[in-house]
Amino acid sequence: MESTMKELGDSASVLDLDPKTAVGGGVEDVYGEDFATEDQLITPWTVSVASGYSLLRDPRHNKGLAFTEKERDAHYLSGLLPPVVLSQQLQEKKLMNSIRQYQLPIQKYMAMMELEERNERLFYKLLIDNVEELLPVVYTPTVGEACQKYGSIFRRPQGLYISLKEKGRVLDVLKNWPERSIQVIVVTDGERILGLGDLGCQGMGIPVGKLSLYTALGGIRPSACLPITIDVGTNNEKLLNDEFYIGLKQRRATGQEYSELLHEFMSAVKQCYGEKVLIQFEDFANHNAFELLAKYRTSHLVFNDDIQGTASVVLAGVVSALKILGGSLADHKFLFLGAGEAGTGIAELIALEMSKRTNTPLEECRKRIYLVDSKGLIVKSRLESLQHFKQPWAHEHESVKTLLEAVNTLKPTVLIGASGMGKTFTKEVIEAMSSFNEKPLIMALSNPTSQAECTAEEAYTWSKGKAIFASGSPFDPVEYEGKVFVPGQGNNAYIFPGFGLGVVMSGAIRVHDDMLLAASEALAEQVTDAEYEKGLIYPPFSKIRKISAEIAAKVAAKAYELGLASRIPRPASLVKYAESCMYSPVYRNYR
Ligand SMILES: O=C([O-])CC(=O)C(=O)O
Ligand SMILES: [Mg+2]
Repeated sequence: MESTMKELGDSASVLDLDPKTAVGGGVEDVYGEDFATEDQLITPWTVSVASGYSLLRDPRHNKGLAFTEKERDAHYLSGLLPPVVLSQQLQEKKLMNSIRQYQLPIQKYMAMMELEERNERLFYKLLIDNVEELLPVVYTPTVGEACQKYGSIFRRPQGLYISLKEKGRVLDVLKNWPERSIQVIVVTDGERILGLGDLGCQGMGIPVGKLSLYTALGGIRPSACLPITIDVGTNNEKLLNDEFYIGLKQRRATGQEYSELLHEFMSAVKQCYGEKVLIQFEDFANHNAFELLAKYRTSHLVFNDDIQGTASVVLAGVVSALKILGGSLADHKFLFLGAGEAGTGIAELIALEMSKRTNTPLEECRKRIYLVDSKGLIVKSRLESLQHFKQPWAHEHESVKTLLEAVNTLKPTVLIGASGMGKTFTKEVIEAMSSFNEKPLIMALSNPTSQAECTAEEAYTWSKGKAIFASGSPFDPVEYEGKVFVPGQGNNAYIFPGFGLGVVMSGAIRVHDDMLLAASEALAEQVTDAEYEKGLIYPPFSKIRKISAEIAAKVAAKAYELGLASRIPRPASLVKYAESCMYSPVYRNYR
């Protein structure tokens, strides 16, 4: 009896131990190995030095023809490579030449993915040095096509798949990932991939693409990034009937089954990687996105890119456009097409900024902002039937059925498209906007290009060159009546990499809305007078590493101010600190 009591006592004290404090020595017991009893299973990791053939096959360390003579001798590479030694610059030039030969964007995408699998540093060197050219290849819009075809172009796993089959053992699945010090996770359930809809498990292209931008644009180490796709099935009939579909062939789980898997995932992430891993939700459908963010924002370090990242980048564009449009934020009237994650997220952040700037209650500021959804203008009389995230936008107004009617009755100065539906800013809509505005601000944010509310050419032509235009997917400059117009790209890629860097480098434990406002402000400040002269409201992506450092510094400063930062002491210069934290793709020398 006594011995049973003693055993119970002992095991209770073992369970009380904080798994993060190492049992015998200072190093975090991330995998709970020190804890394992005979019934608890552990992963038998080994670490070894790569050399010879295996070194060439290890994308993190492979340098291809750039291995020096000395390195070739020391690492058993002699004879495994042809005699020539190339510099990284020359390798870059060679690869850019070969990528430019491909006609189709998807071929360029595949060439880039192959490079990443072969030589990670060279992949990032290309992406960083040629960001304006390669962003549309590894990211929007091509990544959308890649997701649609992911089943047939899938080669090697680039992230973790957590499906309903893994329910009850998600923690074990996380432990299969080879890296331990994860700082950023991007996770999707594939239900609303860009404006393309439900692509199920093939949504994996999105977390992979977003995280390559975290590294290239925000300087987070590749080994600290983890792409995850949660597979709860798909309602996409085409995929369900596709023999090459890579995901679970069943309809989407919903309700309790869904939320239990998500909850197990959220808890496992914390258990595996601690409090300070940033979890970015990406391309979830509206009904889950708002709920997940609300549920986990007080217990986890979470950020929804489609709600919060998009909001921050669009607010930056609007604030920066004020320099061209004139007036203050509160002098403008906003009309949205689309009242989902992006639409309501942007509307709320604009209202919040307006409220702070004018010291006016938030509810008052919301009245300057109107939203149209598939059923028409969101008005009080529809309140009962509205989803909760639309309700704050139900203003007193007679019912209005179409966007064109709403434009004509409300006479907004700013028109924002976040509907996921292409071709919805028609000629009549743009002409109406241009009839009562000197310079209408028109943002066609839906992605990819096929889903844009209008093209750059349409915006400039139909407005007779009056529009200030930005879009979510990139468009080439447009010549109209002898003048060249350069459209801006209001894509969340401006914000999330720098935002994430700021969060990670300050050791922030929660995301606060004021940090989003800080990111917006930092981005808007980066537009130069020369760029305004050209009608630009965003700085060029070629400056993105500097922009990300500025954003990171402002976000971190806000985290310190709010008492949310855990990296103590606060670095004296946050910009310098951000720059010093950023991953560089230059090859390292091997001993
Ligand atoms: O991925 C992009 O280009 C922007 C984004 O988050 C979306 O459209 O869902
Ligand atoms: Mg997205």
